Amino acid sequence: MPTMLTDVFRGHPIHLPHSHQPDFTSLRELPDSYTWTLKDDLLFAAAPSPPATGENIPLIDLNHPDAANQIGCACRTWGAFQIANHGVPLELLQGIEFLTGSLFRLPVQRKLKAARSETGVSGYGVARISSFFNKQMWSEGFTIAGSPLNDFRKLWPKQLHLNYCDIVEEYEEQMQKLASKLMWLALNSLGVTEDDIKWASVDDSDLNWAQSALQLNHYPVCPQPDRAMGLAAHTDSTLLTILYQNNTAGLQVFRDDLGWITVPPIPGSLVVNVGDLFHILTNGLFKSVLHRARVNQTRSRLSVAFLWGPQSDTKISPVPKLVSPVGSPLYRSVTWTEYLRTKAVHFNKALSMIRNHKEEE
Ligand SMILES: O=C(O)CCC(=O)C(=O)O
Ligand SMILES: [Fe+2]
Repeated sequence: MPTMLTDVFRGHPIHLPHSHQPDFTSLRELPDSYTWTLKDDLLFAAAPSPPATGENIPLIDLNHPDAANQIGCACRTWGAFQIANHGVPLELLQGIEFLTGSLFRLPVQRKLKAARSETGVSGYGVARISSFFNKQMWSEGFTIAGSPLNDFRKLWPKQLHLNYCDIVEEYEEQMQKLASKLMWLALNSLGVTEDDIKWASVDDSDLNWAQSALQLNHYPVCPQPDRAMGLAAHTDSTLLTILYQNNTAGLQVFRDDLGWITVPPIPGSLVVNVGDLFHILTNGLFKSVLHRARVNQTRSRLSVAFLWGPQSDTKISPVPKLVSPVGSPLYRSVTWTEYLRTKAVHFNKALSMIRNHKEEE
């Protein structure tokens, strides 16, 4: 039996420094354990963008005839872009935002009833990457992998959990379709077609070759946002991530030449991130974007990340067409499960662990 996404961390329990969330609303000052400095994260103070450049990740209209090329270009230069006219109904985006807000407004004790276990994927807790940092992040999260029914029942004992399960199901279905469409648009821009990738079928409307998880994030109002970190810099381990953010800014993407750039919320649009697996698949042509979330003194922030990748036993390796005839692939092949386990140990060094010719780095 192939490993399911829900089982991927069984052999890799995380021991987080703090077992449960504080009640953020009661904190008037940033405790030392939440105060970040340069030594807690080398990228913490990396230069912000020069204000004059006004550079930002592109906003791409999916109805535009040149959308595929625009997406390809954004994947190569930024590893991220925003999309409009994506076809996901606004009511569904509002529905998932409402669900997320109502989940995080529950009393801490109730949320902890659905706490994520050390070896599990689903449930309430701090970011999994917290174990790699000495300081705590000013956020709480809830991960949905597989059906949320059991967890939702613990959170909302009355009928409400059934409505919320329906919203999640509908949201995931729409996101699956959108993610597959985006992947093929991006690949087509490189001249890669279905003939080049046997495991991903364009026609399979059930998308049985893919799987996903949903990560709900809440960044409460913070008394000293400049010294706090909502979610530390990381790349996603996905093929693609589609992110919905509410109307409060906080997401930042990193460019070597520009530093940290804040991605402005645009009502009704979605942010798309290239993940590490897409970077591997394209032999490094698409950048898996380094990103993080900052926090705000007056407004709380919500985001919903749709984390999308192949089935667990599918081997992902650079498409031969994208490897130079005289070179060799930049990466060896990995399954999503293998990659997640590498990431669970090596975090931001995971890509270099599977890189061929390591001696050349
Ligand atoms: O909240 C955000 O904008 C970023 C969330 C994120 O990067 C993640 O959940 O992986
Ligand atoms: Fe992320």
